[in-house]
Formats: sequence, structure tokens, C-alpha cells
Amino acid sequence: MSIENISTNKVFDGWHKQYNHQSQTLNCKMRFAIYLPPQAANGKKVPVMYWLSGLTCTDENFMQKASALKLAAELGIAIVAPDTSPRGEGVADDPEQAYDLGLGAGFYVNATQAPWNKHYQMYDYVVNELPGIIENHFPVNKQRVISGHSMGGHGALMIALRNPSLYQSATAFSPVSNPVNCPWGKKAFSAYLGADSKKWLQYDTCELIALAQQKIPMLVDQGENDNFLEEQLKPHSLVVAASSNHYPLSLNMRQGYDHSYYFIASFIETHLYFHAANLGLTE
Ligand SMILES: N[C@@H](CCC(=O)N[C@@H](CS)C(=O)NCC(=O)O)C(=O)O
Repeated sequence: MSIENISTNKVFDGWHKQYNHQSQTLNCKMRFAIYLPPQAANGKKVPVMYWLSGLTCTDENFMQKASALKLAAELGIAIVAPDTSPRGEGVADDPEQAYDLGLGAGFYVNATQAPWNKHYQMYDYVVNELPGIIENHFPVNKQRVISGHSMGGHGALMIALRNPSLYQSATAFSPVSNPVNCPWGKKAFSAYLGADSKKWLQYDTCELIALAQQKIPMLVDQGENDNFLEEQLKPHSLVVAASSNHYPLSLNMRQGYDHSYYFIASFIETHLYFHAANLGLTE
């Protein structure tokens, strides 16, 4: 499967690059971004952090706004940022073009309902197709960690909980922790997965964390001044579900911080160091 390079920028002695490719899973052309640290230049294979962004984002928000690349370069971690939904001609969108359904709002699930099921298969794309492409085309090894923000925080934790042997660790900023019980999640899951809410549970972090058997280290950061805190994100439900199963999850509540990339930029280094330790890159 070929990929087409569409931008290349040197940054902190490594390279930020964007690619287009035809996705078999999503049935459309997709764009992703990769940051290759300097260690990847001399034949060495580096581990990968997959970053899943939130509502309205593309591959660009994290790479441009999170201030992650300097430390990724020092630690020798590649970062891959996919888009947040399928896109392009013929891809369904919300008839009202709301920001929380359709384009920019794939919720990292495999849609079963028409018209969404033709393209909205973001779970399979992130877990299977994209890592296959990355491992074929770039000097990376099979060690993966995963992180994300908001809708992407839900994606990162949920995907790690469902595939604990594929990821060394998972972290999230302001995750949608209990999508089956919040307005964003109910709206998206009823459209993509249908009215039967039992079918939503396979994608709910609180549900999965309470039942998980194989456990991997997890870290969550949450701003206390986040506008979406109580209605959409529900970090306390996550803590209750995790402790009911003695799951190794730490939640940091951060006084004064909001939902934006200013918050992510303030704590991204903590998340990179956390992953680096679980990848065996640091003491
Ligand atoms: N625009 C939406 C909120 C969307 C939003 O906050 N998106 C977050 C993720 S959930 C984001 O990362 N936005 C893009 C950015 O800040 O670069 C609203 O009006 O309520």
C-alpha cells in the first residue's frame, strides 16, 4: 500500500511529515502526521506514541499546539497523529453539520448503522490498519503507547483497555470517560451503533476498566476549570470504576486549567515521561 508524502519539516533534529493514503478500512483517502525523532535516522527502530485528538481536530492540532516534539526528540519516541474521522467526497456528515457528529467526530468506534457504516470504522483504522502502515514505511519497532484528548482520550483509554497486549501504557487528557452516560457519547453512539445501548458498552472506558483482567499503566490529567467537566467528561466515574477493579490508573486534577491545548502543552511532558518509563527508555 503506497503512501504519499505531502509535507516535511525538520524540527528538533527530527522530522515532522504528513502523508495521504487510501484507507482500505475507512474506504476513503486519509491524512496522518508522523514525528520521527533524530534516533530514527540511523537505522535504529524507535517506539511509537499514537495520539488521538478530540472533536473538530485533524492530524495537525496536536503536532502544532501540544509542545510535544522537543521531548519526543530527546526520548526517541515517534508520534503518529491520525485524523479524527473519515473525510472526503461521499463520506456522510451530520445533516446539521454539528461539530460533535460526523466529520471530525468519529469517536474511534466501528459504525454499524447506515449511512455511517460505509466509512466510519475508526476503531479498526487506529488499532490495525494505521500501525501496519507505520510499521511498513518507517523505522519503528512494535512497541506502542497511546494517548489522546477528550474524544481522543476516550479513544486512547478504550483502545488500550480492549488491546492490553498491544500497548505498554495509555494516557489521556480530559477524556470522555463514560460516553454511554454523557450527551456527546449518547448522540454519537446512537447514530453510529444504533439505539440498543447494550451495544455501546464495548466502547465505554468505565465499563471496560471495571472488567479488565490484563492491566497496563494509565495516567489521566484533567483541568478543574474545564467547561465540559461534569456533563461530558466525568473523571470521578472513571476513578470509581478503576478502583472497583484495582486498576492502576492515576488521575491528576489540575487547578485552573481548561479544556484547551494550553492545558495539554502544560502537562504533555509528564505523559511522555510516563510512556518512556513504561517503554523502558528511562529509569
Ligand atoms: N468547538 C466546540 C468544542 C470543540 C473542542 O473543544 N474541541 C477540542 C477537543 S474536544 C479541541 O481540541 N479543539 C481544537 C483545538 O483546540 O485545536 C464547541 O464549540 O464547544
